[in-house]
Amino acid sequence: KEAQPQQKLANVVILATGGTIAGAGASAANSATYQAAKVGIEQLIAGVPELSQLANVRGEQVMQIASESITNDNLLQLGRRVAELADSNDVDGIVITHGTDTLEETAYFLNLVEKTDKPIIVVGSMRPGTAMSADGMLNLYNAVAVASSKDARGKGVLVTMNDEIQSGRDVSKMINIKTEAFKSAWGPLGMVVEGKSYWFRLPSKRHTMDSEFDIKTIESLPNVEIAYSYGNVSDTAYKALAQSGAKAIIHAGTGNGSVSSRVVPALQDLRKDGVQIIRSSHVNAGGFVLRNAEQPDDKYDWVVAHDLNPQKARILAMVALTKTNDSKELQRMFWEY
Ligand SMILES: NC(=O)C[C@H](N)C(=O)O
Repeated sequence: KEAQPQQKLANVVILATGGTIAGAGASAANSATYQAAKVGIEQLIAGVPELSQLANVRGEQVMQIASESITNDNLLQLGRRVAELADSNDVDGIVITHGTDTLEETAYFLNLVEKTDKPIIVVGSMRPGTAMSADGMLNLYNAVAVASSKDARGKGVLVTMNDEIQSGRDVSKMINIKTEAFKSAWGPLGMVVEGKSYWFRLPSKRHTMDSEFDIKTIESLPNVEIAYSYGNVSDTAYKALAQSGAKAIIHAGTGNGSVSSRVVPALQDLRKDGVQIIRSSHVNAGGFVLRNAEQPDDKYDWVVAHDLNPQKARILAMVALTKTNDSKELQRMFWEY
């Protein structure tokens, strides 16, 4: 009798960073009141025995923090570990468990700086594992399923939340109390159902293999800050951020990244002093900032963030500033990534 060819399982490494997916509450009724970043990676893996049917899974605790406290140094540390693993012949895919508050920032950062076509999936949960109807188990199962699938290669860093496969570039946390929290203005790339991925579209912005940025050549990230705009806004925050050493200020503007007349003179002065001014929008479902619409960007030498929300614009600005301080080059990068 001929031996049946054994299907080889993919090798997937789960890098744990904390967040609610590693959270614990006092009672099963605590879906919103709990402590994030409490449960270790071995316990998370043991909680989903079905993972072993998808892949040879091993875990590493890279850090244990709630993601609102993630720093630039944490990003670099995580990014470097991802790159080491991606270079390893016995790793086929990487999953990162992460708090959801800044998950979109980390996913976009990795999307820009990891030179690999191996799947990198960032995943979190909206409820701690101790809660009724906890969503972390299924999200993690889905993340490992996508990380072990050949179809996920070359699609940039991905996020699996609520059965959807989202582009790490586009996705954003839109609401903080529902499990259906992560959305992209341009729609998910696919769905993952019962461990199988179904794809519908591809990202068209530059990422990973096609990116000009490489974590291996980035020693540190420059100081880029965000100032939030609203009616009656003053220029105090902008000036203070510049004074504290910001190399670029992301204007989290109203509407089309519009700038209050109360702030325009300060932003012109800051630009003359060498600070890059990047107009973004804080509108909820996704901004769309165009050059020279609302403000004469050519005249003021400002940059527009196009569809990147302020927190993603901060990530690209930091990475871009490691290469150039030329505003035209920065603008090119904001169109291309
Ligand atoms: N749902 C979550 O993960 C929220 C938590 N504050 C975190 O980002 O770590």
